[in-house]
Amino acid sequence: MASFDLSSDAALLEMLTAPSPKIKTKIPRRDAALDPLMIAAAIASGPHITRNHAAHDSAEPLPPDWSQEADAKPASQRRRLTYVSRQAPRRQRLGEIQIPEASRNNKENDDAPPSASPVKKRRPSLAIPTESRPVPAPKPSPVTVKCMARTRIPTPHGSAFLHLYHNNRDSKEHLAIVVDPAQYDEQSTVPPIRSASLDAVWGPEETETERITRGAYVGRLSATSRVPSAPHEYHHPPTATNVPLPLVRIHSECFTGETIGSMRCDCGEQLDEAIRLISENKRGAVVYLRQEGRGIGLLSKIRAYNLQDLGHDTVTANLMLGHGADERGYEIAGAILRDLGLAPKDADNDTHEGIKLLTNNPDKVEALQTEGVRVVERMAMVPRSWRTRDGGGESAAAPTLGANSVHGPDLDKYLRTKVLRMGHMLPLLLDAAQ
Ligand SMILES: Nc1nc2c(ncn2[C@@H]2O[C@H](COP(=O)(O)OP(=O)(O)OP(=O)(O)O)[C@@H](O)[C@H]2O)c(=O)[nH]1
Repeated sequence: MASFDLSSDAALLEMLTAPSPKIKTKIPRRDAALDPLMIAAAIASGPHITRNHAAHDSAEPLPPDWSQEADAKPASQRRRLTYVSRQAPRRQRLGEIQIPEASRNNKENDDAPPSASPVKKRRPSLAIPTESRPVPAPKPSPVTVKCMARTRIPTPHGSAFLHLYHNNRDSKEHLAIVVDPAQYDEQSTVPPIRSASLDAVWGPEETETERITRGAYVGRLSATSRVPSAPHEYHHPPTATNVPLPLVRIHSECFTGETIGSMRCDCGEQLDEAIRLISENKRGAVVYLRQEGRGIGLLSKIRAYNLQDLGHDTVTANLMLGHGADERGYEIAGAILRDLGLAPKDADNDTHEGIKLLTNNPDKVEALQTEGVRVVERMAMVPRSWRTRDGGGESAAAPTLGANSVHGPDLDKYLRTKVLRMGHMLPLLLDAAQ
């Protein structure tokens, strides 16, 4: 006797009659497109294989010395380099295409003699209709930051205060690591590095315990000491003459270099070195911005690493993915420095003591100056491996993964690209050794 599989029939029936599932609207992702890769691959293989240039070719290849020639001769004598299409003319190509019946009828109508009341044909206006004109983006409101919490963090280089910030520009938790041992000294005359937004009283309901729990206290917190901070400005110019200028580093997040000890970059080492140098200076801060991968995010940075393994450098890899070489901004850093009293509140206030900035990146110096920060001095961040190979300096052994000296061919290539393509102000190892 034939057996029937009733369960599979029921499943089939269910499949055919069940209501179709709701399709959720997808939010477009900013990272997804891999098309620039295709374009880059096409460019790498020659000028004639991209989709839009299938039948084009350069009629006259560039002479090997074209750039010198361009510089040496006056404009009138320079050879013109032409780029000639080998496609057939458009009219001829369109002639090969069958015109559909409907369009042919329209054409016939066009050719018909004018009727008794001719309607004057208007040329389409070239003006952009008002409704589709691009509306200029509204100017973003000035960045404001609020320090939500602060706590003491013992580090291998001494005690620091970690500050967590919220802001009105993005939803990221940017941080400031303040090194200011004078805050434990009640007799100190050095103005403390304190957050004005943290020390403020947040409302009539706020209790002293709540203020202390979020870090608005002075000195060292302990089971027997809990002194709430005063909600007034602590920021004033130093009165003593021997007060060191605050040493500041603006550091961008790097999961690979700081957390898993990647030796493709020196970010972990730089963070450790910055805290060490600031502790040595006895006054300063690291502003830690959540701008992973120079602002392109971790996902794109991971893809960029694969392109780097294919032979491209860190700048080209970003461009191939459709990103800028560096997409970071420093407005939030400026606002955090103002909140900590490390930058003048008023841009014209030139009585502010200013800061020493730890960086090799000229863009950072410029961006901070645009933010009104007084950069009195720049201090270079020389990679530890370069210093040790060069016979100078030492490397602090810190327990953080990857925070000791990093080195290797990937790192050398990365550092050289920063100097040669991003204008970083650092003598190359070869130059330094000479
Ligand atoms: N896209 C991309 N980002 C990288 C790569 N390697 C490191 N980064 C990111 O680069 C940033 C490092 O920046 P910083 O150390 O703040 O500063 P910098 O611009 O290199 O300049 P310095 O102040 O001189 O160190 C971090 O966000 C890293 O995640 C890479 O190969 N590709």
